[in-house]
Amino acid sequence: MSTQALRFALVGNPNCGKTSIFNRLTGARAKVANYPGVTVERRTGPVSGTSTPANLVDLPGTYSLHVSSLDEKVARDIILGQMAGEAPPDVLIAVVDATNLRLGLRLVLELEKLGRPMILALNQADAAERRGIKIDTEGLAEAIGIPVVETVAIRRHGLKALREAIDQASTRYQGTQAEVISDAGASRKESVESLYQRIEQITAAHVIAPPDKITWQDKLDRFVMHPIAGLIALFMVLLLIFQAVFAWAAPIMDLIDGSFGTLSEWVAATLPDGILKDFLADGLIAGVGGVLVFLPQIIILFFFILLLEDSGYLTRAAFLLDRPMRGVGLSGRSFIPLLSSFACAVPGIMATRTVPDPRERIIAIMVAPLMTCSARLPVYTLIIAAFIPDQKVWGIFNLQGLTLFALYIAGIVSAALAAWLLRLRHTREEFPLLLELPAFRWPSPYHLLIGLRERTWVFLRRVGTIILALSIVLWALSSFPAPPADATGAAIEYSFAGQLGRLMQPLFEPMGFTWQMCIALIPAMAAREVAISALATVYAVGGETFEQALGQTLGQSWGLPVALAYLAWFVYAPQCLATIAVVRRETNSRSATAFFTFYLFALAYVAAVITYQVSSWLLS
Ligand SMILES: Nc1nc2c(ncn2[C@@H]2O[C@H](COP(=O)(O)OP(=O)(O)OP(=O)(O)O)[C@@H](O)[C@H]2O)c(=O)[nH]1
Ligand SMILES: [Mg+2]
Repeated sequence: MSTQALRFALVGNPNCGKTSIFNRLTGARAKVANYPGVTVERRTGPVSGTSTPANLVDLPGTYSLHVSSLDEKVARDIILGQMAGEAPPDVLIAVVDATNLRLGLRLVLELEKLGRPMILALNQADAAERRGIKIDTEGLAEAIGIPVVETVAIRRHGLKALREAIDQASTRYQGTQAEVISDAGASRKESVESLYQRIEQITAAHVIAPPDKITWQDKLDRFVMHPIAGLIALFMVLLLIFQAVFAWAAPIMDLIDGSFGTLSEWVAATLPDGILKDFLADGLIAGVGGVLVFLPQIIILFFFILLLEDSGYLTRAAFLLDRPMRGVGLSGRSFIPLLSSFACAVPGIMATRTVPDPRERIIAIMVAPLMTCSARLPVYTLIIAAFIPDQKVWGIFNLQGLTLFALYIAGIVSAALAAWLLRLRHTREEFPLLLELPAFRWPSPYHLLIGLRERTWVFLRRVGTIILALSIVLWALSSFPAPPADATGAAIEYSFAGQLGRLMQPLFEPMGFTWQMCIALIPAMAAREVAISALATVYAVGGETFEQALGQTLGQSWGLPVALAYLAWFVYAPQCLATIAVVRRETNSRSATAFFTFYLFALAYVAAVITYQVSSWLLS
């Protein structure tokens, strides 16, 4: 008899380690981090290393089946089998953080009422042991009537036992058909009181926990969550990150820049003049190399973000910022989605599913792209390096790093203002900030490495696909049609791109943009970084050290006011089709998406005009 693969679903409180287990069992590389609400979407994969085939679903965390936010709704709908197009899970794997058994058991006892087969994984057994918590797993298994396995997902401990439990369940429940459960309220019938009574009974009988004592973590918490010292510390942490992005990356960037320069020179020297040479040197090498140079900066930025994510600090920062954020119509709940938007607005906007207040969620979506995403970093860096002198301020700070920091702050302040304005249109009810503080942990080098590899890969894939393709298209548009024989200007002026740029230019006249800058805005709609290769193409820059050469060309042909206006444009403009698409999907509203696109373009326009006019006036 051939065995059919059953569906197993990982269910549990946020941050208990479901995704860590999922990655171990399936070999996937889904995102793991030390704060609640990392997973917001289901994810499926086949379990490896079991003797019977089994499929595993990783779910967002939830405290209960009576849900309040969208990510929890995803979890509940899948558990009950109410998600359209998805079969109900055959077996639930309830994951419980062993250091917080009481909270976990509440969900387990709710799930028990559903009558689905269940396995209990007591994860973070290592952390429980370190705190001196002892759990009698056999007693627990008997009390709840399901198999219990101790696991340590960060070290593979207990995963063999978990695979065996999956095998046993596969054999045992083979051929039974899981049904859709329509009445999740069934579990509510039992009073909350009797639920808690049962939890107390179980923990009293099977758990020995030493009395709480003050640890280094508590002391650290007192400092980082202090309303004043904590805010100063947070500010310093962020400042340090931007300094590092600028200062540390420079030598490696020069190296990459140099090697592309050499390559391009070699092509220029070896190939005969003609279209192939132009294409390779100006289209391909300049386009791809121009963006690839920024890899070190992106890696450094992500290194710090991953460090913060894995340490447990982010949830503290969310509490710290809860009050100031409420002042503008958001709350600490939106902090992590907004912080994620510094990497990329797309996952940031998806992470707003964890925000329980639907109005706050919409505001967070609307302002998320004002957080400076990593695709803007290359554009900022290039222009800053060309126009801002590389000098020290107050002996320690680098002026270029400070300028970069100021651009990030401009985004944050604008987001606060925009949120505040959007809030005026709504009356609000209060959703208190209920977030579990994860334990502080030393970031695991393993997670850091995996995370960095993943981000590097995403960036390289982007360079190799969309950026490459756009560079080629742009090169073609700016090379054809060829200039007439009696041409006096540069070849590009006669090309399609040149004509298009001139067509757009009057619109951008008030902010001082040249027609070359207008051309660069078009491919940058698909990926902001392409603005760089586009500028290189339209200004026909090539040769030895490409990025430096482009900087010099820009330094000569733009004035400072134009450069600042271009930066201001990039702070606001929704120059990213992927973001617009995800706003459409997450809001499920065409008018909200239209509003989103329009207000950001309008903001970009106004900001660029003001920047240009004011700085021209100041400098004249
Ligand atoms: N010490 C210890 N840490 C663990 C263990 N399993 C997971 N972690 C850590 O716990 C944190 C949360 O892990 P995730 O796998 O993201 O948790 P999750 O349940 O998927 O969280 P959500 O998606 O937010 O619901 C991460 O920092 C992990 O490194 C474990 O067995 N022991
Ligand atoms: Mg997860």
